[in-house]
Amino acid sequence: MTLLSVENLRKHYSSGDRDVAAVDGVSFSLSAGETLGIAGASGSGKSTLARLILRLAEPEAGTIHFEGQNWLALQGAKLRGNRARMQMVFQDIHGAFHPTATVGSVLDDPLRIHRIATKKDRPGEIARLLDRVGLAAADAHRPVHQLSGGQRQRVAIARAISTRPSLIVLDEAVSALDVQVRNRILKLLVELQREQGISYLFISHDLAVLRAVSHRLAIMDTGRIVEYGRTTDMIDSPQSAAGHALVSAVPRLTLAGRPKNTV
Ligand SMILES: Nc1ncnc2c1ncn2[C@@H]1O[C@H](COP(=O)(O)OP(=O)(O)OP(=O)(O)O)[C@@H](O)[C@H]1O
Repeated sequence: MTLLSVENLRKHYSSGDRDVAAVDGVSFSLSAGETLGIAGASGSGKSTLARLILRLAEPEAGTIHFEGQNWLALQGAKLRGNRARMQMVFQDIHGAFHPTATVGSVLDDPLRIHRIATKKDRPGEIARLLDRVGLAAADAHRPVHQLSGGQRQRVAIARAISTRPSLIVLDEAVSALDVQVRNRILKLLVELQREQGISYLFISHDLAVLRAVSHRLAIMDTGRIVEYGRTTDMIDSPQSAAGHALVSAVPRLTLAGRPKNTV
């Protein structure tokens, strides 16, 4: 079943006399329970594409259908209500959470705003979410800024799954983590996908990460998708110059012997 379908999406930015086609006619689809990796060099348009799909920026042209709805036509309360179905996890920058926020408050907000649990039930639901992402119920009282980078990404994942979304957009979600922590987070994401059938749009410049989690892969170059297909096929035999450059940037040993979805 197609969950997300993007057709001919375009977004230009102008600054001074410079006009950048950040996303330049992008089309793809994503099935329920599937992970589509989006790879590409810096500036190729990956984050802009994520922002368009999340409705954090508006495209000049193109269509997005999500869960059978004309996603770009949703406005106001209808859009806010539907946002629960599409969540995000971004790179851990220290500003991602309010400086004084506790783990509990970060998780309480979406449960309250999207009316997932009553006031009485929310502490129990927060404890359940923390347990699911490998944190302790007592961590609810800790300020987020006291956590390690890996723990903060676990909180971000708990927040993302709290509204029971069908799609999570991850933009460089594990890029700031060291390899061992990164692999544990990827394992958690794969487990959650198997349990809950969530689809992921997984943006990364790192093909080793995408090989571990993506069923299919799209490679972006100057705002366009220049390759699109099964992850293993594309990594084994890239067809585009951008694909070749990404594959040759990853040491062979990093890729060898790590089958898909088994991190
Ligand atoms: N708000 C903006 N104003 C002007 N130009 C922008 C803006 N956002 C992005 N761009 C430009 O659009 C292009 C695509 O940027 P984008 O951040 O989407 O690429 P990216 O592939 O995510 O890069 P990175 O991996 O470095 O994050 C770049 O040339 C960038 O300079």
